[in-house]
This record gives sequence, structure tokens and C-alpha cells, in this order.
Amino acid sequence: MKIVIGNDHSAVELKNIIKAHLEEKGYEVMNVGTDTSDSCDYPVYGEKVGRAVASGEADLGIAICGTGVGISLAANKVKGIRACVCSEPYTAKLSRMHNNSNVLAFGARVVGSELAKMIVDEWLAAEFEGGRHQRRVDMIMDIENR
Ligand SMILES: O=C[C@H](O)[C@H](O)[C@H](O)COP(=O)(O)O
Repeated sequence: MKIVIGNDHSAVELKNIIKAHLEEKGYEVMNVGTDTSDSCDYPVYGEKVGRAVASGEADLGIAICGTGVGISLAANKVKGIRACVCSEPYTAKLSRMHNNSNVLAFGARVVGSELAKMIVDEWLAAEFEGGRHQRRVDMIMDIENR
């Protein structure tokens, strides 16, 4: 499975920790984030993550900024993207099981690296349940066509 990861200047260190964590687990990781602490603009990286997932170049995406909010808002502007900010593992897991999230976002200024790893692990281990949740996800995606 290929995972795209993107970040702004606030999250370079956490991005590298998560990237190494994923590679240790055997995932292929595509880095589209900044690699310097020079101030930059998170919409650029949220869009890059979103486009990589929406095009199928990556299976899933991870987006990290200071809070996870700005970069997730940008990713969600790409058609087909369901990005969610998760600061703990339960929400991350349910965002896959019920909402079929395809981009996980969190904040480097909010969560520590060990919690971030747990969030990522729970998210990746969870599977979409379909059924009544499929109907609701379809309703969300229909909004993009109106
Ligand atoms: O939602 C936005 C993110 O948290 C950004 O990482 C944050 O706004 C960047 O702030 P600053 O430019 O003060 O580092």
C-alpha cells in the first residue's frame, strides 16, 4: 500500500518520524511535504496530498500542519477527498469504519510523536464497514456534484 504524506514547516520532524514508522511497517511512503522549517503555506501541501489520493497515485494520505485543520481543509477541497483531523485513535479508527476517510490529518503542535503513531496505526488497521455508512458517505460525495 502506498501512502502520500504532506506537511508544512510546523511538522517536518513529526512527518519524518511518521514516515520512518510507516516504512518500518512495510508501507511505501511518498513525501510531498516541505523538508525545511522555512515558513510556507499549508494549502499547497494539503492539495498535493489530496490530488495524489484522488488520482489513485496513492491509496491513502496523511496531512500534518500545526493543528491539522488548515491542511485538512485544503485536502478536502479536492474532489473525492474525505480528510479528517484526528487527535486521538478512537476518532481515527471510526473515521475509516464509518466515514471511509481517505486522508488522515493531525497537528504537530497538538499531538506528540507516540500518540501520532497510535493514531496512524489505528486508522490504517480499520476497515470501512459499508452498509448504512455507504449510503451516508455517498450522500456526502453527492454534495460535490451539486
Ligand atoms: O491550520 C494551520 C496550521 O496549523 C499551520 O501550521 C499554522 O497556521 C502555521 O502557523 P505559523 O505560520 O504561525 O507557523
